[in-house]
Amino acid sequence: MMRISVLLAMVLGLLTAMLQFYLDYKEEAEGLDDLVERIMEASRPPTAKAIHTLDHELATEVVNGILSYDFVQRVVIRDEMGMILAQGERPPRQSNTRWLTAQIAEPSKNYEKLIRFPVFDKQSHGKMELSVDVDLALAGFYRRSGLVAGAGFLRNLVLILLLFSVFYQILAKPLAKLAREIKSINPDHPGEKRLTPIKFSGEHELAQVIDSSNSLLDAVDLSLAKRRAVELALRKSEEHVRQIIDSLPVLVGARNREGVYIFANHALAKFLGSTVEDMQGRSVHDFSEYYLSDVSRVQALDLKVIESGNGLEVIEEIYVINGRQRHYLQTHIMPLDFYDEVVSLAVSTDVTEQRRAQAKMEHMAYHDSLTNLPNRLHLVERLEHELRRAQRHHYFGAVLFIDLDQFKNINDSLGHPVGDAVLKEMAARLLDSVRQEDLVARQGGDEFVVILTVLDTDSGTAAIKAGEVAEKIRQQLSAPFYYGDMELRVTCSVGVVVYPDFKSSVHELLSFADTAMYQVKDKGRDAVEFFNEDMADQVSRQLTMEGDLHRAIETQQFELYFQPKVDTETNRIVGAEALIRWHHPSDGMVSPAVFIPVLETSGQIIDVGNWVIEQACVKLRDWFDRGLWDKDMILSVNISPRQFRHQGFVDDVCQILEDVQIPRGVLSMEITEGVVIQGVEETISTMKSLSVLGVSFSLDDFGTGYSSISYLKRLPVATLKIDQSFVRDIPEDRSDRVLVETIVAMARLLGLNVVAEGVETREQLDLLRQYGCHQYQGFYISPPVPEAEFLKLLSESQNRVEDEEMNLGSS
Ligand SMILES: Nc1nc2c(ncn2[C@@H]2O[C@@H]3COP(=O)(O)O[C@H]4[C@@H](O)[C@H](n5cnc6c(=O)[nH]c(N)nc65)O[C@@H]4COP(=O)(O)O[C@H]3[C@H]2O)c(=O)[nH]1
Repeated sequence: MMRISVLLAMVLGLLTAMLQFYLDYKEEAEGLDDLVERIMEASRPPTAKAIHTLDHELATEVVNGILSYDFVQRVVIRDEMGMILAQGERPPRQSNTRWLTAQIAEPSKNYEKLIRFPVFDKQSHGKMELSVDVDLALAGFYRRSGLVAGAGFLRNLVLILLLFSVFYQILAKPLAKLAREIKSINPDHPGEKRLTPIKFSGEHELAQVIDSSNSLLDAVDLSLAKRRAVELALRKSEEHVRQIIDSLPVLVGARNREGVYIFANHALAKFLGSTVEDMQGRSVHDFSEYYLSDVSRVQALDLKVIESGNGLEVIEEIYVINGRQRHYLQTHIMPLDFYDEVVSLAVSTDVTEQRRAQAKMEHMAYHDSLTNLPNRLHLVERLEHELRRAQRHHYFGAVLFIDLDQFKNINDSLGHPVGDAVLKEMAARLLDSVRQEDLVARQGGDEFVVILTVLDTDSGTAAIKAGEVAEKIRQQLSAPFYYGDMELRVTCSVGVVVYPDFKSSVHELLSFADTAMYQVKDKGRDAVEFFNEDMADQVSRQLTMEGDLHRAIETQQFELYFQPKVDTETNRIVGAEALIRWHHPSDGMVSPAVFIPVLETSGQIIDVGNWVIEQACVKLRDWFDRGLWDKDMILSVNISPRQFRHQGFVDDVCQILEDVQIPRGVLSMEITEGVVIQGVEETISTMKSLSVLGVSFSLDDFGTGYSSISYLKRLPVATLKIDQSFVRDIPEDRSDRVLVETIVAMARLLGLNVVAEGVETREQLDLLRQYGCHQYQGFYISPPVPEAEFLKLLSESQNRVEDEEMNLGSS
């Protein structure tokens, strides 16, 4: 830069010098012409006289005079005739500027002048010729120009050097230093080092540049610091999110449209036998060995979600871990904006445990836990199916009702383990005695039922065959059985009924076989009996009861008893179950277990059931008015299947609730699982209609029927009641303990309240408490009692609680 400036200044100086030279030369050349003209003019009079008088001497004097000018090279004076009068010439002189003159002008320049003079009356003239050596004529000019040029060059040189040093000190040196300092600035920390301010005053442009640059560096440094702080905060928040996602028990993974994992949480990585770091960048195909379903389906679903921008509802995926363990995942896939692309975010919950529990429950629902034989529910369903099949294909089968004789004695005298072993053995012998297509079920306790399918197309022959099988069974069961060293002999009573008889339902058939079996018992056990006319009489007795029940409704022989429900933790009465009682005019108190089935079969249950609901509401209203009942206490009533399925049921309840105004949520209805499976959709719809009216629901006798989790989830039930048959044996029977514990755990998982019924001992209560059961009822606290007695129990419980609270308050 500096060099260019100096060179430029030199060239400019040269150019101006040359211009000056040129202008001076022009002026000099013009001056020469004037000078020659003036010399010739001055020489004209003597020259004219010399020509006129032809005076050679005078002419020669004039010539010599002119030649005294050293730049005049030659002078000639001619007369009127053109003859040379005088002439003179100077020998050429050496000059070192002649080359220059040759470049800019002619080497010599000629002038001539007419010299006029009068001759008598005329004018005559001679001529003077002059030749000038231009180089000599310009010698003075050259000298002056040389001086001027030399002085100019020197001046310029001094000026340039001066400027150069000033420029270098003021600008170039600080600029070079500035450049070095700028180069040494750390781009990550521009504020770390500042540019050194220069010594000149603040007005100096460079000083201003440095000041501004330092301010800029500070600003950039500040903004970088802010950015770093934001980045740090972002990284921290990302880390937090990551930690949260990693700590979730759900499996979280994000895949791009190529099926490559761009993110996986700890749970997912662990599940797929990998690590969070390793998962990144690996394709879903790398884990294909884990998928039981098609991997490309997973990718197709991902793509669908990414392209549509809509999430997918929960889908089920099945994985196989360690080559054999099946895992069920419920996965929700949704689109996610991940930096600059949309990816598919899959969130999965491992529901394997629930699935297993459900499968176990479903198996338990259909099977007896001790013998693993189908239970009563399974039996009823199968018998219904067999009945229809037999009617359609016109053949006969038989139902055998088998009861072990005096089994209770074995249990009582030898203990439950022996009793259980006997039951298992009998179950195995029964299975051995029948064909594969027949069914052996445990009805409960020591009762078994066998369905002999497709015996014959003739009812008589079918009966004979059924008799033969029944006899074979009787003999097989009575064969000796060894328990350790102990030899046991168990006989059985078998009741047989042939189906179909086109009139009887499954339940009737079972009760016919049951009746026949009781006939055997009455006659002395260990035999086979067919259902016959006499037994039909027994059925007719049932009809008599129907008549009695009819009158019972009219003459108000029914009464409601109440059994308290108690909070397992606080021991406080938190509700009650209303149970009907029948005061028969001649037979005294009849158990509902006897007359409710009759009311069911006859259809009278509708009226009696409505009476129960109304009475319960009337009592509730009264207790509220008397301040005996709180809004968080619940009174439950039993609803029988036929009553629940009755067309006008919801309207009836609605009417009662309108007539007897009670607060919402204090009335609950207990329905059995039998109600549910007879029509799930209708059941849900009825329950929902009643829920709107503020009525809640309990599932009664839970565990004895089809306890499907899938139904449970859909049903608007608030409470599960564990059947007393399970509660009874929990202190002794391990399988009942497991069952009760499972039911409580499952109910809690589903957010349901659990009530155990039939609690008779402290031991049972302690176990239930341990399992986390919420409430219980049973003889341990009180049997069902008349209203007055129940209210006494209630007030005692409330007083106890108040006392406890007071004690707590005072301590
Ligand atoms: N061994 C023992 N038993 C206990 C214990 N605690 C309560 N119980 C009895 O267990 C039964 C419980 O009622 P549930 O299972 O609904 O069984 C009831 C229910 O299904 C039906 N029932 C009773 N009242 C009504 C009613 O108003 N309507 C309908 N539809 N059915 C009713 O009759 C069944 C029998 O009723 P109850 O004879 O009152 O028998 C009651 C009750 O007295 C205990 O600690 N040990």
